[in-house]
Amino acid sequence: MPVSALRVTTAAEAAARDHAAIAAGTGSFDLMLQAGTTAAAALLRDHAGRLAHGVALFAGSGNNGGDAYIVAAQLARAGVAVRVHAAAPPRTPDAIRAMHLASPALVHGVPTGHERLVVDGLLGTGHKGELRDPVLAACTRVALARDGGATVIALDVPSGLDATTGDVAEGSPAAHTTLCFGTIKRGLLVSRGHAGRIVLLDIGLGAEFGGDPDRADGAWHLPNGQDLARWLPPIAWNAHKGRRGRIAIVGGHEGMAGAVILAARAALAAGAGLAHAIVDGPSVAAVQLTVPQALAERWPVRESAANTGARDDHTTLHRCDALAIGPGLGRGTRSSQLLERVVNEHRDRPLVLDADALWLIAEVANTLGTESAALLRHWTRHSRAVVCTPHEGEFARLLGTAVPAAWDARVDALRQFATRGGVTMLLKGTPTIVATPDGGPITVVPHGTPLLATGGSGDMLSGLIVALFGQGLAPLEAAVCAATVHGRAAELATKQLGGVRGGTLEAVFDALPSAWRLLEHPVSFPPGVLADLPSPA
Ligand SMILES: NC(=O)C1=CN([C@@H]2O[C@H](COP(=O)(O)OP(=O)(O)OC[C@H]3O[C@@H](n4cnc5c(N)ncnc54)[C@H](O)[C@@H]3O)[C@@H](O)[C@H]2O)[C@@H](O)CC1
Ligand SMILES: Nc1ncnc2c1ncn2[C@@H]1O[C@H](COP(=O)(O)OP(=O)(O)O)[C@@H](O)[C@H]1O
Ligand SMILES: [K+]
Repeated sequence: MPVSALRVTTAAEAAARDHAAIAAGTGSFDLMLQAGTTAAAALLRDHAGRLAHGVALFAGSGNNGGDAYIVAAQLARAGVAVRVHAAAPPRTPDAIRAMHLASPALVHGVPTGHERLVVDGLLGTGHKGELRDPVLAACTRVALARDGGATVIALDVPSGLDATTGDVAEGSPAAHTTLCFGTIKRGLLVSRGHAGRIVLLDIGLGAEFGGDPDRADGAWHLPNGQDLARWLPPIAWNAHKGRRGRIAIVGGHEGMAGAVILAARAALAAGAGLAHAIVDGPSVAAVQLTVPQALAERWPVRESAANTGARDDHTTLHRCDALAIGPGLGRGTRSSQLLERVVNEHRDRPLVLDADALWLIAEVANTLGTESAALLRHWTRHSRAVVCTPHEGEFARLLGTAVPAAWDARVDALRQFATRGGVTMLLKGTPTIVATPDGGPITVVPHGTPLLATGGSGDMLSGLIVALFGQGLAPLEAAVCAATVHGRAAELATKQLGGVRGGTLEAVFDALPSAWRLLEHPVSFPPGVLADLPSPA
């Protein structure tokens, strides 16, 4: 478990953490001072050009407004022309104090509407329900400024975005960047499109989750760059193909060779030394033509062999360090028999179950009158190294019911399924979440862009996971590193393309080398910055 993971909190957890610090002797105003000062430093560092034209700050009546006044004071001290619009007078003691601190600096009057940088300090974690005037009117002004070309910076959360659920109230202005204080709020990761780039700033409470076992239930961890770099096995200068992981991908029913082709390409691009593609007979030629580096062979079970009970040695699979089954596997009897054989005869191999394999598991469980988790537990009882990678539709089928929309319930369902099935569960989505069979906290992977919302991108993810599995990573580590590099590659490709439309999965493959470098050599952040997640748009 990534003990040094970054905190991801609900609004209540963030408040509890602040209160704990205050109870332990940190002044609440000191926290606000630290938040506003670090935010101002980030603005001066990242937006000097825009600040030269002045800045408009929008302040609410609560402590989020207090943060805005501190930012105003610090920017004015740095020589920036600061104009503040107070949607309502400050009401909390800290916000009133911050306003008094800032008032000597507020000589430039109210926003003109022409500033190129706008700071949204209207509402933070205290937001509830629908937006009401006068805050709603101020939000509209922020949104108008954005439409007019201004860069919008949200303090802590975009005003009107629920820090816990990610629900976005009508009229909430989207941010280009959210400067988030102390902990990343869960809602930002759920509504990343609204939050933009997310920069986590240190307000003196430390970065890490650091054992808090009482709060492990349902808590979200965001692995930091150092964790990921540590998990990734280096490829030795004198490595040979046998030492870089030998993996097999089983799938590719006639007409669906593409799924295995994409998975095999991804596995090779994740550093696998040898990739076997075990596909239906008619798919062999397609694999050989498109991925000549992979070793293609036909499914070991043929209808006649299955019917007579003839055994095949599966010699290839026995030699592999990790297996993935499911991409393009198909849903017929042959596919089902092949799945059962692979699962039963290779219990000691790390295994990725994806796509049609998940569909078939639900089908077999239905036929047997049992639950999918119970079947998985039975199938995998001698080996805990199994990762299942459902998307929402596949997970619903495994559960036998719709996946809950609310994140707390969704996380509970995933954790329960993982513990009952004895498997690591990676639920794809925005964000992707991973639960382990030991019932530990949820690991969240927030990376990615809609460039991944296209057929084949899940197959690519399976290939990345199985390759890392084959290189000796534990299930959680393999799943999280793979999902991170997948999402990071999409972010880099989207940036390079200047948008999503026009790009294909090929662009994501092309960006994989740069994405691996980001994982291998995590950038060090400027002082006061704990994390920096690029905008998904
Ligand atoms: N000591 C602390 O707890 C710290 C808090 N900080 C800041 O404080 C923020 C939380 O401050 P508060 O708890 O004062 O809350 P906020 O400042 O987020 O908002 C509270 C105010 O907004 C109003 N409001 C709530 N929902 C509304 C809606 N839908 N429409 C219109 N008005 C609405 C409330 O009536 C109240 O006046 C954090 O997000 C962060 O920015 C930081 O300064 C760091 C330290
Ligand atoms: N809008 C999005 N933003 C970020 N990631 C996304 C988005 N849409 C899809 N993804 C990612 O793309 C992958 C899609 O997987 P999946 O639906 O199984 O694809 P397929 O079955 O077509 O191969 C998952 O990793 C998912 O998290
Ligand atoms: K805000």
